[in-house]
Amino acid sequence: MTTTHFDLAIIGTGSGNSLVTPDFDGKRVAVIEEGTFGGTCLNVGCIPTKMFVYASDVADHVREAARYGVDATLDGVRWRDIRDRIFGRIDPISEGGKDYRVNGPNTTAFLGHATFVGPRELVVEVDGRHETVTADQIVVAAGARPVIPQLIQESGVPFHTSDTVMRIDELPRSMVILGGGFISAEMAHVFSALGVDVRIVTRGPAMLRVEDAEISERFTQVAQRQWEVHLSATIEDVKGDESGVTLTLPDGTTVEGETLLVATGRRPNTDRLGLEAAGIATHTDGRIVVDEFGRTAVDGVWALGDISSLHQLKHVANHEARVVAHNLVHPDDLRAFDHRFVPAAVFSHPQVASVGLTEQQAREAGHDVTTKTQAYGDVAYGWAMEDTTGICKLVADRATGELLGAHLLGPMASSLIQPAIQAMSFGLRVHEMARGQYWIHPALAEVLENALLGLEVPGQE
Ligand SMILES: Cc1cc2nc3c(=O)[nH]c(=O)nc-3n(C[C@H](O)[C@H](O)[C@H](O)COP(=O)(O)OP(=O)(O)OC[C@H]3O[C@@H](n4cnc5c(N)ncnc54)[C@H](O)[C@@H]3O)c2cc1C
Ligand SMILES: NC(=O)c1ccc[n+]([C@@H]2O[C@H](COP(=O)([O-])OP(=O)(O)OC[C@H]3O[C@@H](n4cnc5c(N)ncnc54)[C@H](O)[C@@H]3O)[C@@H](O)[C@H]2O)c1
Repeated sequence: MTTTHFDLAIIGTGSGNSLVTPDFDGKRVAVIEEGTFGGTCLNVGCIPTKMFVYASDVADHVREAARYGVDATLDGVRWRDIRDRIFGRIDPISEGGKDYRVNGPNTTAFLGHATFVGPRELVVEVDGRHETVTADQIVVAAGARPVIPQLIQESGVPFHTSDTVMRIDELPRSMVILGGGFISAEMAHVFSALGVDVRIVTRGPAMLRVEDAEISERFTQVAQRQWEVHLSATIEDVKGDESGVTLTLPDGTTVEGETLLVATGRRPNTDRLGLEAAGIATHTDGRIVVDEFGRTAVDGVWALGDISSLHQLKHVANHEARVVAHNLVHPDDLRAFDHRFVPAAVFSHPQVASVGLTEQQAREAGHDVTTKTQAYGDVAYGWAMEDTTGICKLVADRATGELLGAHLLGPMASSLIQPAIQAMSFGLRVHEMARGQYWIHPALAEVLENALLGLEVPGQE
């Protein structure tokens, strides 16, 4: 077993890959990756899902065209062409990234599984060989993986996760999706718009339960109109083979599908890293414990992204990587993570986007809460779209005029929310945001402007 010492060793090439900044020019950096180079977002997460979502949006536009007096029919969906176009762009980027780390300057790539054997000592298994890597500093950016409920695992039924379902060869006629969170909502849209009969089974009483209750409730109602949705559903039994899967619920209801997609959350990969050998502590949910600078309890060992963060989101992993990249080379001038206003968007049908506190959280935090829910259908562009379900809900502090939360459901919610994120991040009060700038008329952003104007806060009596 060879031992090589590095200035920096990075486990995971998702956001971890961006830690090799010019500060490390001329230094020795080990980049360790056991899976597909580039991590979750590029290969099996944000990027491919949104490319599929776009194709599905196009299919839905064709289906809905007649509402606007434009007659069109969807002649067909070429699944393999869509799939191959998407991965035809993504796979070469991943390969190129790997090649750069294998053959490029400064870095030594270890394409295998890393395990801690001491505080700053790793063993990496590459093709059956074991190599020891020691480093002055180690960053754990090893991400998360899908959780598979025990019943499903023990049943032996075939199933997909988001890691595999986007690469299937043929669209199934029907798909059962287990779970009612982000992945379920996005995949239900992707596959149903492309012609698959979608059935959702989730144990919660609503879908997207992390959202504000009004948004979660409305999303669930819209979901129930487009997909078969089983709420508050535990699974009593699961049977099946390659031709199909049947889930039995406690009341005897059976839910069948040609394919089963499991989307019941993702857990940090900490259980496979030998963290005990290094003395690195974890939370009860498996995340590595880090301070606001990204430091673990072990000197010189840092963590970022899904392995340690409360937010399993790429923009958060990227932010944390930028902070840790700075801190690695500025020990006397450490920067802290900024998790004050973390936004998220669900690219489903409809889209959902949120930032800040839900109404309930704001009340629990003791704010004198004022809220305004503005319908998309009550602003000019919403009329043009004949929108009947979209809403923008704002939560503010009545006394101070502080915007506490913004929650949108409807077309382009993921982009419309950005001015609210900006206002909250830079401390703009509601009336400054509403009347301190022009809002383009009659753009869809007027839904946000009108929601702001509807809040009872100082400055806009
Ligand atoms: C289907 C899906 C859609 C998503 N869509 C969005 C979205 O639209 N927007 C958004 O913000 N977020 C989205 N996310 C979440 C986002 O992808 C993650 O938050 C982000 O990619 C996490 O980055 P990371 O660098 O922490 O981990 P990862 O990108 O997962 O990187 C970790 C890497 O570490 C490697 N690794 C793990 N253990 C070891 C080991 N012991 N040795 C060597 N290598 C190891 C893994 O192979 C992996 O490549 C989505 C996730 C999924 C699953
Ligand atoms: N657009 C985005 O930003 C995006 C998209 C996809 C994923 N992600 C990230 O990935 C994470 C994981 O996504 P996810 O959808 O797997 O998790 P999730 O936490 O969003 O949702 C999990 C869902 O599964 C349900 N569930 C859990 N165990 C169950 C069981 N045994 N039977 C039935 N239902 C069960 C939960 O009630 C919940 O509805 C997300 O939380 C998010 O952070 C982000």
